[in-house]
Amino acid sequence: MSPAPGIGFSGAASVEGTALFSGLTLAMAPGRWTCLLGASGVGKTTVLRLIAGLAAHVDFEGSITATDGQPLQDRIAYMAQSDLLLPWLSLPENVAIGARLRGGRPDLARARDLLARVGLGDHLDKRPAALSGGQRQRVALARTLMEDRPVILLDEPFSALDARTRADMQDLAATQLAGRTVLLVTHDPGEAARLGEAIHVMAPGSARSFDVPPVPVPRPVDHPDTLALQGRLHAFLRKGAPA
Ligand SMILES: Nc1ncnc2c1ncn2[C@@H]1O[C@H](COP(=O)(O)OP(=O)(O)OP(=O)(O)O)[C@@H](O)[C@H]1O
Repeated sequence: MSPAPGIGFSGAASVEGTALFSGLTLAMAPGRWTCLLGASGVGKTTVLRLIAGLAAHVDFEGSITATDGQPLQDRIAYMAQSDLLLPWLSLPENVAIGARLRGGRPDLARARDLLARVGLGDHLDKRPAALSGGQRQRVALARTLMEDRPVILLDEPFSALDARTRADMQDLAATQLAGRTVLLVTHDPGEAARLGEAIHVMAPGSARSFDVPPVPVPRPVDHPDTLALQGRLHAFLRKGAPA
């Protein structure tokens, strides 16, 4: 894998003539986890999709650049909010779908190993329809990890998981994605406090950054610094981010 670049994002976006955000500037440091929070509908997914090059419906004026000056295309793995599993494929085939779509040979042994790591080793012969929502989300996480890219975009990847599985999957993702540039969209202040090496709360005209404690990620759920940051984020989100 090539070294993970940082990403600079700056600009304004509108959809069907309606302004979404303007003057938004975000810097994602290379090899670090950046968390993006903000009210529903403020445009977090749109930012992810713009970086991934998947926002044909958005009018965007601005720049999205990698710090190494190279194109971002082909260096990104994107996990969308919906799992996008193909119902006619087995779980390993779904996890390895990227190689198949590129005309390559799927590494099904690695796909099975990743499925075991996300706790689905006993479900390998099932089709997606036979899984719960949280299990499907873990298949999508395994598919994202399978891609082995330097830049990872995660849109609420743990939202369907129970508290214990969520903490386990956060730990797994932090280990598996060490050294990658990760942009994580989440509604969960506790998740951002555990995983964020930079944390931004997005509002229509701005992004407010929060200082993070010097505790390595994933921070323990019950570490006093994690809890204090979670509390600060929660209070800020409840008050409402200023425009
Ligand atoms: N394909 C589309 N066509 C038209 N409008 C869209 C489209 N996708 C998103 N929007 C609009 O863009 C705005 C921002 O959507 P986006 O999904 O980026 O928000 P978000 O902050 O990620 O929200 P949430 O937290 O609820 O996922 C919303 O008002 C939404 O209705």
